[in-house]
Amino acid sequence: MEAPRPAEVAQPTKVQQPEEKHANEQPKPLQPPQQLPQTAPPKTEEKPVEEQKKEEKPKSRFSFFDFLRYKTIKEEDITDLIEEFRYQLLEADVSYEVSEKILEDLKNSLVGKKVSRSEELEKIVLDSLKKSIEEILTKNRGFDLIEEIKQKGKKPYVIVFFGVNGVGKTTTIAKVAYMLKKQGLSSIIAASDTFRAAAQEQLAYHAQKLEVPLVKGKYGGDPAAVAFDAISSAKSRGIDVVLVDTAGRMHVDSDLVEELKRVVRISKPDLRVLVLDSLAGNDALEQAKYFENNVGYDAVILTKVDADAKGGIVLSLAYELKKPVIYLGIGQDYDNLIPFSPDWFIKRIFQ
Ligand SMILES: Nc1nc2c(ncn2[C@@H]2O[C@H](COP(=O)(O)OP(=O)(O)OP(=O)(O)O)[C@@H](O)[C@H]2O)c(=O)[nH]1
Repeated sequence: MEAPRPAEVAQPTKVQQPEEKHANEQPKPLQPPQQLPQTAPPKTEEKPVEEQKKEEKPKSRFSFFDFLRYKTIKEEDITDLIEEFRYQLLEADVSYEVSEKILEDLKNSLVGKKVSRSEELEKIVLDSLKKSIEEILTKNRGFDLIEEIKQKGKKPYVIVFFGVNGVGKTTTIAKVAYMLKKQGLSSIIAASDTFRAAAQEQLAYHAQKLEVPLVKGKYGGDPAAVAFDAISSAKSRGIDVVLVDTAGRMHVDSDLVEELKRVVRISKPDLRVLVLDSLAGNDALEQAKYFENNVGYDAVILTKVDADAKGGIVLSLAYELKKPVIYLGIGQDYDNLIPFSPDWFIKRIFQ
């Protein structure tokens, strides 16, 4: 993986330059870096070219660590640095607990170290961050759905999708149907969202485009009956997978939740997928807790990750849900569904 370029990593905007130093001045304490590793280079103030050239030093990108060189790093030496990282992580929607884990790991990897070159420090910091994130992301690493379906060998393999309104359930089902088709698995969609009139048309559109059969329900009809019919149809036609769409429900709506429980009871799914919108930030965690306590789920698909510049919620979810995040939705096209991969996420943070 490519290490961050100079501009992406903390720059010593306030570090004393040698030529500015006064003879009797004491070494300055660490100044908080203005920017820490992030996806986009920070915007710096425009300065005249001459001035910029004068300020340019062939220094390491972690030269704000200069004062730490040749000495054993103590915890108090890195207080400002840790605080700045904490701020950045929380700003990126990484939950407090996850941020603390990352910072604790970072502290442990720095305190007590004696380094002679700032490049060494830079490497320690980056390695520590990557290792923490990898640990968090791999803890509940998603299983391979295609493998799982093939290995289980049950026909049909039933998947029920649920989540609150507008998270992307219908779009995700279309993406999954597309992915299954590419893998040589047939599917049928159950339009069990009988609550929202347009949901049936939306699914009919996708089903037609993807050439996947669809079992529709009547507006206001029994969603569990639609799922049941789709499963029966799959059995008689030898279809591999049933994808059950359900009405988006606000988790405060107890009637809809009861209805969802019924759909789950009747369709006896092999997999219950909770669809969460990454743009919901920490609210997605609350939704997940609610669905876990009221319906139960086996795996998560996180949508709209393409629109979530921060991405911290992916980390928080992976850490706190204790459930596998199997796919990420990264756009509105059928092929915009990717397996959840720590490498992808780490690259996103550090590139
Ligand atoms: N950018 C982006 N948009 C997405 C993604 N997934 C879904 N969307 C968009 O999100 C909007 C809502 O998606 P739907 O699939 O209708 O959501 P839903 O959960 O079925 O909605 P309800 O049936 O109302 O509960 C649509 O405009 C989708 O195109 C994604 O991964 N990235």
